[in-house]
Amino acid sequence: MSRTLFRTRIKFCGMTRPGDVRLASELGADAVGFVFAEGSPRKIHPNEARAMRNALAPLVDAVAVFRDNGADEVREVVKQVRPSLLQFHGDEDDAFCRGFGVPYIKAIAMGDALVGDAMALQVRYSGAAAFLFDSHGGGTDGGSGRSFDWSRIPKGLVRPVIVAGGIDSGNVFDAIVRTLPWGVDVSSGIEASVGIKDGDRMRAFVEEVRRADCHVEPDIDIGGAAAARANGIGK
Ligand SMILES: O=C(O)c1ccccc1N[C@@H]1O[C@H](COP(=O)(O)O)[C@@H](O)[C@H]1O
Repeated sequence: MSRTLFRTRIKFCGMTRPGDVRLASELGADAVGFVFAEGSPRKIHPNEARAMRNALAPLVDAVAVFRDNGADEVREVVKQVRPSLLQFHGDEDDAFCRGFGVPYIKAIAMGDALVGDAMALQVRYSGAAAFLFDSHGGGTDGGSGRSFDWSRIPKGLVRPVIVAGGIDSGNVFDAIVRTLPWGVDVSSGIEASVGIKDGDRMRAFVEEVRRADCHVEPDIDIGGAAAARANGIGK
């Protein structure tokens, strides 16, 4: 499939330092994520997130990431940080996710045996702005650095698909050419240590995404007779 004029969106998640946020913006990330999920080693206070949000360049989204946080906590983050998107990784239902007046991304746990098909997901989360497929199982955190079998992503989703989980500069090219997602999301794969982003890894990641966007899958050579059939010749 030709990828001409297509640009895979990039989200760098789990930001804990304003300098990393600035560099992410300069390298061309489309979004950065701030984690508020209980138990995550990347969890930050809304005050810290607000400071980093202020370091964000224009035209870069701020995403607030939750996993089964209470409504009051989500409201407090929305008030203080003014994220442009919310990302929910837990058992939150559609009514909860859409209750804050901010578009939301629903993370789907690909570690769970039953994920559901495209139709089931779109009915269950009818208000979702996008679906993010991550390797975690229900009840466990994202940000694990583990990947999953990308062929399990349900086909036929109308909403944008974001691929996450164990992606880094070494496999993001394959992730993109195999799944043709709207975007990719990475946390561990651009870190020097947990929560501390690494400039070289961020840069290498962006370069690989750009390489994938320029990649044109060669047409499959189906041979003379088959090609003639496909073109409607020689019937
Ligand atoms: O990053 C975290 O600590 C985190 C905690 C709780 C929920 C989600 C979290 N991050 C998200 O996890 C995925 C994949 O991360 P990784 O690249 O495998 O480390 C990504 O969507 C982050 O947004």
